[in-house]
Formats: sequence, C-alpha cells, structure tokens
Amino acid sequence: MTTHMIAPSTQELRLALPKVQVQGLAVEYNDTDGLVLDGVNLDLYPGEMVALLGSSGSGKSTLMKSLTGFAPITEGSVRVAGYDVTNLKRGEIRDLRARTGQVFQQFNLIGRLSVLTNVLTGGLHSSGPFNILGGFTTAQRKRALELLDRVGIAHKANDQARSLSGGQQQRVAIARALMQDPQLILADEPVASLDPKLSDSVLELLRSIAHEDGIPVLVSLHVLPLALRHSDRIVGLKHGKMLVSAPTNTLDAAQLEVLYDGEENGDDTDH
Ligand SMILES: Nc1ncnc2c1ncn2[C@@H]1O[C@H](COP(=O)(O)OP(=O)(O)OP(=O)(O)O)[C@@H](O)[C@H]1O
Repeated sequence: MTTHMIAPSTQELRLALPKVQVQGLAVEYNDTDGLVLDGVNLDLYPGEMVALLGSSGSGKSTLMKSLTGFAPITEGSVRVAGYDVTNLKRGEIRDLRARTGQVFQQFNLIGRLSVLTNVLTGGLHSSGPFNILGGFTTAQRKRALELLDRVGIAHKANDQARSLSGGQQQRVAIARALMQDPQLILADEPVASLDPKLSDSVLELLRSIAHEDGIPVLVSLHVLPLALRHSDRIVGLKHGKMLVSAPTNTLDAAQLEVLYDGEENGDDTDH
C-alpha cells in the first residue's frame, strides 16, 4: 500500500490543543526501587506521530501505562482527552481506556476468531457487554470491514486471525484500535516482531492514521533509524528522565546516542 502523506508542520500542530498533557510526572512502583519516571513533561497534539526512545528499562512502557491509569503515579499531572488520569472518577477509567487504542508487540489478537470479529471487539468497551457470537450490528460490521479495507486486508476478513502473517496481524490490531474511535493511539514496540520491510509499512500506516485522522500516536521503538524515518517528533527517556524532545527533522542519530550510553541502541544492522 502506498501512502503519500503531507506531514502537518510543527506550527500547524501547535494551533490545536494538546490531547495529552503530562507535567512533572513521577512514577514509583515500590518505594525501595526509586523513581521509574522522574519529572516527565510531555504534550501530544492531534495528528502527530511521536516516537518514544530509550534503552531497555528507561521507562517507555511505564510512560504509556501512565496515560491510561495503569501506573502508580506519585507526583505530577496527567490529562488525556479531558480526563484527569491522576483523579479518575467512577466510570471514567473505562471510558478513557475505551477511547485509547493500544497496539502491542505481540498483536494480542484472539487467534481462533475471525479477523473481522477481532476488529469488532475493538468496539466492545463503548457498546457494553453483549453476545460476541451474534451481537454485532450491521453498522458495526460495515465499519469493521471499512477499517480492514483501510489497513489493506479486507480480503482476510473471514480467516482465522492466527492464520495471518505477523505484519497482517498487526494491521488487524490497528483496525481494532480504530474501531474504538480512539482519541489517542499507544503503540508499544509494535514492530519488534516484524522484519524490516514490514516494520516500515506498519509504521507508515500508523503515521498516516495520525495525520489523516488527527489522532496523536505515541510509538515506542528500539530501532533508532525507524524512529528517524517514521515520526514527526522524538521523545527520549533515560533512567526515567526525559532527555530529548524535538521535531525529528532537527535530530540525527548522533544526537540520540546520549540515550543509550553505548548500550544496544537500535543500530541499523537489521533495519
Ligand atoms: N509492574 C512493575 N513493578 C515493578 N517494577 C516495574 C514494573 N514495571 C516496570 N518496572 C520497572 O520500571 C523500570 C522501567 O520499566 P519499563 O517497562 O517502563 O521500561 P521500558 O523502557 O519500556 O523497557 P523495555 O524497552 O525493556 O520494554 C524497569 O526498571 C522495570 O523493572
């Protein structure tokens, strides 16, 4: 699938209000191990693809979890799509998670169910519990098929999810996330199990969704060249502190080395 994208300029992005506002965020899992995130500030704007970099254990997943109320926040404020994540009222946690699309390294599909049903499950949070075997409406099925068409695998709609390749499964997971009508998409290492060519195409798809739908996409990556090729902005963590936050076109690989200290740094060997 070829996508010709015109990336919104930084100035255009800044005209919108941020969907995510993180200020002075500190997270501590248990008080003997110290802070896992420390003084993190992050705004995410509609329509931008932001790559989150940092070596293993730097806090990337924890930062993502903080945005949906899954991390023990000890200080700071986190606002996502109007929700105050540090002080969620009853029902708000469910609403927030229902409107946050999540994409994972291992795809997290239900392998024995059809591709179409997997996409339909993306709408379950918002429509409430119902019979998964017959409870989807015609409109929901139509929407799910449209989304599968958008991610390029409508012809696989009736196949079992587990019969698809890794790249195809990740596309199903992205369609499932879109079925949630997301305010935000969090993609935690979405291409870590894919080969280089598929990695490029999946990241290109995520970026086109950010630009076309005006959804902020936060994507954690281990491979630095992928971040340089497929993001509008790069945010870098080291030992829980944010050391880098800049438009991608102002950065190069050498400037990002500071995040890695000679550790594995996502060189270009495989990608
Ligand atoms: N549930 C938890 N309980 C206690 N400590 C945790 C928990 N989750 C993460 N940590 C610790 O927090 C630190 C940051 O972990 P996190 O998973 O956020 O890093 P990461 O940058 O996503 O790493 P990776 O790239 O390996 O996935 C690590 O030291 C980790 O051991």
